[in-house]
Amino acid sequence: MTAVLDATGLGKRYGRRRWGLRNCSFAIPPGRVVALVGANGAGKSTLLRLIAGLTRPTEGVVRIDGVPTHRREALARVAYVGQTKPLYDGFTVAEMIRFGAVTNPAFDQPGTADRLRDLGIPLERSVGRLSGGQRTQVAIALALGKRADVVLLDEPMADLDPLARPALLGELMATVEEHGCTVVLSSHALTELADVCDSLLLVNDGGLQVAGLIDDLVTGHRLLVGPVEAYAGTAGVVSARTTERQATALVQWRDEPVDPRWAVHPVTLSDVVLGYLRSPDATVAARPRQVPA
Ligand SMILES: Nc1ncnc2c1ncn2[C@@H]1O[C@H](COP(=O)(O)OP(=O)(O)OP(=O)(O)O)[C@@H](O)[C@H]1O
Repeated sequence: MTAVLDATGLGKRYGRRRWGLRNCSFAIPPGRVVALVGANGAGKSTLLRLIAGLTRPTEGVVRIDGVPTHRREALARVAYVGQTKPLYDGFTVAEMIRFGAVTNPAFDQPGTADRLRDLGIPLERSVGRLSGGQRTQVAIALALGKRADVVLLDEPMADLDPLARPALLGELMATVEEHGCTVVLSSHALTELADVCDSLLLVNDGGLQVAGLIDDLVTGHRLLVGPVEAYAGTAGVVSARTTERQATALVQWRDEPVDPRWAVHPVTLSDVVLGYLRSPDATVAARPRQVPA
């Protein structure tokens, strides 16, 4: 497996003692759409900013095609849209597109203009007079227009309306298919992520807890529901919730017989993410096809 994006022992400390992210290692091949999930303050934006080369690692390294991202030559290969959109309020949308073309050698100027026209965004309007969602659309169109190998989007759907969200996800899929880039997308919208992402990075309290292909993670876990007495001795439990009489447990599934009192249910991406978030010390046992570096 050749990775377009890989990290080894990556960490970022803020000030003298607070680690935003630590011990982060993974390898992601080209053409993947990666869901980056985690609780508020877990370290998602820190990881994206490290990949974008906007902040230097305190320890370890993250590379695009083998080039550390804090090096200048990596800059053209990565596009980043943060939670604060990097736009100039005094420019019109058309001027922002021209600016993108002047500052990025491979920029797709006509394609970006067409995309924004299709979204109904007036190219002659100044950026400062766009709505929050329209600003997001412009920032994302500029990032995709850069034709970078790695596209990083930090909570891109947060201020998009219910029609714009699936449209954006469709656009991302089309871009990946056409250009083979890798997209890393942070979001709390787990159901929407499950529709488009094939890989998962889950950060929990500043550490990378889960990295893997979503299909493998979903087929590799089950929800067991049964009486609390069945819970004792159950193998592979990631996390469990119990009421007085009933237990619900997310387990790593090994296709082995379980106590017949359990009802066994398939899981969704949300079940897996919530199960690991509830249990920060749990690790994934088997990651057959996408192994962290
Ligand atoms: N510039 C900074 N200076 C000091 N601490 C910071 C800075 N940026 C982030 N942190 C801290 O690092 C940790 C990770 O923050 P980060 O923004 O990466 O989390 P996040 O997962 O993106 O959160 P959210 O989902 O709320 O956006 C938090 O504890 C945060 O307070």
